[in-house]
Amino acid sequence: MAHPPQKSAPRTETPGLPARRAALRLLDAVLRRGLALEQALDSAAKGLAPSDRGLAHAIAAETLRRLPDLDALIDSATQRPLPHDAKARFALRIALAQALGLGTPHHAAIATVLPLVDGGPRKLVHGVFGTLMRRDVQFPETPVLPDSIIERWQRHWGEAAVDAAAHAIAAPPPLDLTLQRPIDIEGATSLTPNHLRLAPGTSVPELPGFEAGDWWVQDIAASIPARLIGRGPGAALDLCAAPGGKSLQLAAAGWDVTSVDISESRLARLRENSTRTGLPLHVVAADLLQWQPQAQAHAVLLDAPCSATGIFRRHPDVLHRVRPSLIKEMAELQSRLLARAAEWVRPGGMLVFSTCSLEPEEGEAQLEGFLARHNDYAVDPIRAEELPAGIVSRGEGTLRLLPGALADAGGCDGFFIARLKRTG
Ligand SMILES: C[S@@+](CC[C@H](N)C(=O)[O-])C[C@H]1O[C@@H](n2cnc3c(N)ncnc32)[C@H](O)[C@@H]1O
Repeated sequence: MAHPPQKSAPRTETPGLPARRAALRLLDAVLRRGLALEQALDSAAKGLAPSDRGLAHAIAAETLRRLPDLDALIDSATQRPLPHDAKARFALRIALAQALGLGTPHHAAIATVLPLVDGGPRKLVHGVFGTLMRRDVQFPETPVLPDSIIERWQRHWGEAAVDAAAHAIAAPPPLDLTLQRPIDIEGATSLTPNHLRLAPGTSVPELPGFEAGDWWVQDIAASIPARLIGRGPGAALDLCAAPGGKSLQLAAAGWDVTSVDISESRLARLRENSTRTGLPLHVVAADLLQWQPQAQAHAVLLDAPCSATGIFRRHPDVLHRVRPSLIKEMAELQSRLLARAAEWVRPGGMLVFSTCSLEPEEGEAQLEGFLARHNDYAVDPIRAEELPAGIVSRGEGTLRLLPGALADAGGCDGFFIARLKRTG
């Protein structure tokens, strides 16, 4: 008698596997395609529950923070080095980042990555992981930075800055809030007026004053450019404004703010922030290389797009994907944006230029080029009393925030900031 065709039993997926698959896609996007982690997240984690999306992001971020350490461990346990783009290396990086960095039990860390190499070198991955766990390996206390970063930052800023950068990625950064109104939050410290600092990992929506819009999240370094503009009234242009921390500061300081940005999705967050805080902004979605304001403004802030290497603590992908070609491309865009912004400042008014970059091409060299082309502008030196205690401007009155700044208080992002006055 003929048997009816057998239906194969549905394959049950290893629990936790979707998050690891998404982590693998994220790492591939950053390391092979040069995308930013946040930019790759929606597509890599498509269809995942929010908790799995969060886990995929945490695994990928931990892997990127510790990549040279992970690779050194893997290489110490293989006879022939695995190619850098081999799937087995990616699977091992993900398993080890979880076991050593995120506290995932060893059996779960390996069980959830083996299916990533199905039909491939499962035995090798299992063997290398097992060898390392038997050796009871740990991450070094201070992470090792990628060679290209060590070379570049040592050349520009010296050894102390490189050491400070390595220390800075060992632990998650604190949470900084910029205050619209005074508020007490338990456990918070204040490093400058209208600022509170909370422990890393603090849950933002659960903090008092969130719904009421009493504050917004903003690293203390990122709050300095708008602080330098001082109080209104008057017209202020915030160029490259989204998601809007600096626009909110300017509106809170009494300026009539026009916020311009090219990104609709980032402007949606700016609008939400404006609604939540009740701080009014005129919002314009436009490419600043095309757009023109109707009138010149007293204050113009250009927080220009950049390589973002100054925010490596929160976005460790920049340590691996920012190459000299990207820095050059960003520096060229900044020059074009600065040239346009310069036209929109009233004589006697001010232009603040900032980038969250640790590359001099996007800071010191940018300013030097601008001043050589604009003899109607001069640096308006930043004064000590305008800055949080412990931060000092440089001789010529600009600000260069390197890794190591405010280290005893939990550190801050890397930035370049210059305030210019239009003299003619
Ligand atoms: C460093 S972020 C700005 C952060 C913002 N100032 C804040 O404090 O929240 C740079 C911004 O430049 C915007 N941008 C890049 N190219 C632009 C262009 N050609 N015109 C307008 N905005 C642009 C990006 O969309 C991004 O939001």
